[in-house]
This record gives sequence, structure tokens and C-alpha cells, in this order.
Amino acid sequence: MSELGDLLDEIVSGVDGTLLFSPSGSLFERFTAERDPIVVSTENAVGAERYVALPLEFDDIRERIRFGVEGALDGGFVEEGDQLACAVALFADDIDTVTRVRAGDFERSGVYDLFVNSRAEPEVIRNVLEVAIELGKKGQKGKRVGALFVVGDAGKVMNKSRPLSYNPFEKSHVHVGDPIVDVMLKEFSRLDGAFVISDSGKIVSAYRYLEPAAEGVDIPKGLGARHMAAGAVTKDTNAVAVVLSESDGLVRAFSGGEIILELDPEEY
Ligand SMILES: Nc1ncnc2c1ncn2[C@@H]1O[C@H](COP(=O)(O)OP(=O)(O)OP(=O)(O)O)[C@@H](O)[C@H]1O
Ligand SMILES: [Mn+2]
Repeated sequence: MSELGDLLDEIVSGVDGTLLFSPSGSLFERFTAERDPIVVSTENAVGAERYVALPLEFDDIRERIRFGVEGALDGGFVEEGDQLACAVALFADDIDTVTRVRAGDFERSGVYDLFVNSRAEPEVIRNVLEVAIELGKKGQKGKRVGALFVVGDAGKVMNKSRPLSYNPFEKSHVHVGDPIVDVMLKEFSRLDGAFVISDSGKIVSAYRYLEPAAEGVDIPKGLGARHMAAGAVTKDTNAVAVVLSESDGLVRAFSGGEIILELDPEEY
């Protein structure tokens, strides 16, 4: 037992900071006295002063930790090269894992930029991802569906696209995240084309056929026109795109012409 204790001591000895991922209130209290931990979670339920907002509970723990560390760097809570202890819940609901990382050692993931440095508000991107994940889980009336959401830089996206049908959102002022909109988005996703969403989350249009310049867009073989259009529009404009694939059921996010994130809705 003491060997194990020694090993754990080594892992956390001399760290410059502690990141607690979604800690319970009591765990957080235990830490605040001496360690001044940084909390990383989807909601700041414990009211931490040093807090990094997770846009979603990444199922991939590496992705989650990476996002937390990038957020802590960006927030000025830690510095490049700092040794950090990260405490996360890997299998249980409570924290069951401690790992040590060096801030800045990762390649930048792109996921952080996708949420934090996009034109659209992080909350808007998160809401769109949630709709896509939910749609992927349930399908539409039991049938698998695909969908394409283009988020941000809507004026330019509209200029690079044309309508396939009347726009049901023409005179409406609805935003992603409104409960009614989730229902509408799911309903309209049965039909062709893309949804265009503004930086602030307003649904600008459904049924848009995207015609962006596609030179230099390189997406994996096997993905079709929907994914190509998503990649291309994010290269040709400052939008990001979220695609639910009808054929493989995965949700992918694109930025700058590249796939930044790939999620299996079944895991959320
Ligand atoms: N340029 C485009 N703009 C908007 N929507 C498009 C565009 N190209 C294709 N789509 C939409 O994507 C749908 C599926 O096309 P396709 O099968 O070629 O794409 P895919 O990348 O294989 O996607 P999936 O994995 O969902 O099949 C089309 O029916 C159409 O609704
Ligand atoms: Mn296809």
C-alpha cells in the first residue's frame, strides 16, 4: 500500500496547480483551503473563482483535460510549462482519477478555438452541437437523418448559397436554444440543404444550398457532398459548421476547412 501511496505522491509532488473536473461541492470545499483549485465543468455549480467553462462533457477524457488546460492558460490561471494535477471522473460519477500534465505540452486541439475563438458565441455553438447530437440519437420518427448547420458569419454564408425552398424562418426572430426552435430544427432537418445561423444564434434560414469555393478543401474519402460543403463553407467564410451524417451517424464540427471534432451521439 505504501508503494502505491508513494507513487501517487510522486505524481502530484511539486505541481504548480490543480484542476478539478466537475467536482462535487464537498470535494471543492476540501481543496479551497490550501490549493486554490481551478474548476473545469459545464456549469460553475460550486461557485469557483477560477473557472473554465466546458462547452460539453467531452466523452474523451484527453479532450476534456486538454480543453481544461487550454482554458486555464487562456484565463491566465496557469502558465506555459506549469505542472498541473488534473482530477477527473473517468468511470465513476465522483472523481476517481488523477493525472499530471504540463501546460502547453499538447498540440493545440482546435476544439478550444472552435468554441472560444469562433465568430459565433460559444453558447450558440454548444446549442447547435446539442441539437445535432440529440437528432443523431433519436433520428426523426425512428429514421436516421442527416443535417448541416452553418454557424456564424451569416451574411457571407447567405451570399455563398441559394434557397432550395421557401425559408420558414424568413420573418421569425427565433434563436437556437429556445425550446420551440429545437423542435423546428429537428422537423425541418428532414428536408434538403443547410441551416444558416447567425453569430448570436438567430436562425437566418433553412433549406440553403451552399456554393462555396471548394479549392484546397481536403476532407476524408468516403464523406460526401454534405461534408464537402461544410468543409468548404468554413474555409470560404468565418463560419463553423456542424454536420450530422445520415450514413455513419456521427456528428462532425468543421472550422477553417478542417474537421475539428468528431462525436458519436450514442456516447452522449
Ligand atoms: N452543397 C450543399 N449544400 C447544402 N446541402 C447539401 C449540399 N450538398 C449536399 N447537401 C445535403 O446533403 C445531403 C446528403 O448528400 P450526400 O449523401 O452527398 O452527403 P454526405 O456527405 O454523404 O452526407 P451523409 O453522410 O449524411 O450521407 C443531400 O441530400 C443534401 O440535402
Ligand atoms: Mn451520403
